[in-house]
This record gives sequence, structure tokens and C-alpha cells, in this order.
Amino acid sequence: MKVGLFFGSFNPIHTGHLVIAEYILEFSDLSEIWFVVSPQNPLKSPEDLEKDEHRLNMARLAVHENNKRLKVCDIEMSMPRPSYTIDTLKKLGELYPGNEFALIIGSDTLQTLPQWKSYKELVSNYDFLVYPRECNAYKQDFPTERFSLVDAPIIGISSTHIRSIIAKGKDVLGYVPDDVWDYIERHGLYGYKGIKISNL
Ligand SMILES: Nc1ncnc2c1ncn2[C@@H]1O[C@H](COP(=O)(O)OP(=O)(O)OP(=O)(O)O)[C@@H](O)[C@H]1O
Ligand SMILES: O=C(O)c1ccc[n+]([C@@H]2O[C@H](COP(=O)([O-])O)[C@@H](O)[C@H]2O)c1
Repeated sequence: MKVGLFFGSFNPIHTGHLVIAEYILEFSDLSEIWFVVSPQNPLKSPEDLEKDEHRLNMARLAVHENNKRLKVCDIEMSMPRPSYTIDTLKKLGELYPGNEFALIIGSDTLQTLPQWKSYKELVSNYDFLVYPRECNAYKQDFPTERFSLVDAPIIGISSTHIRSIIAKGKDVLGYVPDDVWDYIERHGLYGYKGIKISNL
């Protein structure tokens, strides 16, 4: 089975992640997509990062009964930190020898990819599905022939924007699934103190 891995902090998971995953499932040869929730991106500061448990729970709520071919993978929770993708891929390869794994990345990630651990090994040994994000993705930027462009729509939603909306007491509209929003409210995540009356 060919599985697409969508690695991320998912702080929080949002509609953009889900739409892209659904789109790729529909228009690629992947059988499933797994959202791999990372405890700590090696290139990002842990500032503003909600607890692993919360980010994992929200990812599970988001994919719950949504589409049986979308799954959440918690493998990095029990691995050394920060979360190096090459190490996770090797571990997944040992655990699921019958699966072929491909990576799903946004075009923004192409710029930082050369800084990733074992970059050359990564781009030589795995397929990458790249979708456009905010900016165009140009095929000449692809480091190897294992990269292919996904003609997915551009969705202008980011976790950073959602966190700032919540902290300002504004409504996140449809940017996160309802169950995820309920979870954020219930646990007071991202500085949530209720939506200001002026917005209602
Ligand atoms: N709106 C979106 N459209 C397409 N891909 C997205 C979108 N938002 C995030 N992604 C991709 O999902 C993966 C994981 O995303 P991540 O958890 O970093 O979300 P994010 O919204 O970029 O978060 P942050 O704003 O905190 O950096 C990354 O590969 C990122 O490029
Ligand atoms: O392996 C690396 O060196 C590496 C460097 C930067 C990012 N990553 C992974 O890329 C994913 C994207 O993270 P994020 O925070 O942008 O959602 C996440 O799983 C990180 O662990 C991995």
C-alpha cells in the first residue's frame, strides 16, 4: 500500500490541512494519508506550541469519521526530540515493511528542505508530493526526479493566523472543524477567553 505522510506540528490542525489531504487522496495513487503529529520541529521554536497531547487529540477529532483513508500517526511522540523526519521514515519502514511511504509537503518547505537532517538521503530515497502554498511551486526547484507537483487549490489558512484570531477573541469561522473548535474552547487553548461580544 502506498501511504502519503503529512508531517506537521498541527498547532492546531485546520481545514487547509484536511482539504489538501482529501484532494491528494482523490487525485493521486495514494491509498491512505497519515497525519504525523510532530512534538518538535527541529527548525521551529517551541514557543506557542500547545502540549503534544492536545495537538494529537485535535488531529484525531479532525479526521474522526471524516474519511477512513485519513489517519493520525503518533509515532514521533515516543521518539527522541526534536523530530527528525528521516528517523521517523526509517522507523515506519521497519514497522510497516509492506508499505511504500511518500512525503506530502507545501511548496514553502522546498526552501528549508536542504537544512533537514540527511537531506540527500531523503530526496533520493522517497517520493515527494508538493502542493502550491501561497507562492507558486516551480518544477525547476525540485532537487530530484522523485518530486511531483500536485495541482491542488491554494488555501490561505495557517495555524499561525488561527492562533492570533483566537488570542484576539475573534471567531475562527470555518477554519477548524467544529469538534476541534469545541476542544479549543473547552481546554482554553491558545489564550482562548471567549469570543468578544462585539464580534457576535
Ligand atoms: N493552508 C494550507 N494549505 C496547504 N498546506 C498547508 C496549509 N497549512 C499548512 N500546510 C502544510 O501542512 C504541513 C504542516 O503544517 P503546519 O502544522 O506547519 O501548519 P501551518 O498552518 O503551516 O502552521 P504554522 O502557521 O504554525 O507554521 C506543512 O507541510 C504545511 O506546508
Ligand atoms: O528532519 C528534519 O531535519 C526536519 C526539519 C524541519 C522540519 N521537519 C519536520 O517537518 C514537519 C513540518 O513541521 P511544521 O512545524 O512546519 O508543521 C515536522 O514534522 C517537522 O518535524 C523535519
